[in-house]
Amino acid sequence: MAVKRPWIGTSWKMNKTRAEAEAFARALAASKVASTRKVLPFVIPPFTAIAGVAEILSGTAVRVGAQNMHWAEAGAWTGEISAPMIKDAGATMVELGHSERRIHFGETDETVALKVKAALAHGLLALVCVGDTRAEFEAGATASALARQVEAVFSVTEPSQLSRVVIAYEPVWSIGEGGVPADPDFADEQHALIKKQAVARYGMPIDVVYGGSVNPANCRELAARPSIDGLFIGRSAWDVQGYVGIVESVCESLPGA
Ligand SMILES: O=C(COP(=O)(O)O)[C@@H](O)CO
Repeated sequence: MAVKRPWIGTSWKMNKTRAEAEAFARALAASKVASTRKVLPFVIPPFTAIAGVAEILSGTAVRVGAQNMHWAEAGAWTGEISAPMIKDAGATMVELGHSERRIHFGETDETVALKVKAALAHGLLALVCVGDTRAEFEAGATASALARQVEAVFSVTEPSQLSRVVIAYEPVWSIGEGGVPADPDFADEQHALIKKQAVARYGMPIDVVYGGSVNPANCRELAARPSIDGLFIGRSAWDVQGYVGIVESVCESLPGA
């Protein structure tokens, strides 16, 4: 049976100048991660650094993505970036629906769905973030909150497109400074429910990665859970040694490593 290769990626959020981003990319290109066949590595720079990072990582195993996009092809959308622009810069994937965009920039399930539809129409891989707030978690409403957000994604995803959608379960209460990483078993349960939702609609599961205070101490335990298909890392992977270290640690823990 084919051994699944976990996704392991990082978004740099609003960090790194072009020079810093390209230095990270050059160091990554010189590492074993650049030629790995054990995991599916990806980095998501700020818009300003995508082209330079994508050029440096071209021909390696590392995918490059964008942190957001608009759903329109073009037009009077000041400050926005379109799918064609993202592809032109060299990205092959786009992160959508991050809780920081839902909280601070008015992103909704409806706008996320518009963006997913546009990303898939342009052949991009859509990494769609879903998560429960602390209030939903404490009320025991995690599953229903995730089901609602995932349904918005599935409502615009054709069966033939499902392989180009990856869900990132990111508890809002786990992300960033002060975030508490989810218990691996709890996260695994949520991932399994999302997979069950996909099977009910499409007859097949979907990849679901975990994000929210992933670090060198918890990466193996999280990656080892059966329904966790990878890790989506922020702070612990913002320096290249941190990112490479987590990838290598997870690789060493994979079956048959
Ligand atoms: O936000 C994310 C996780 O950030 P951490 O700093 O690891 O908590 C995820 O989307 C990767 O950016």
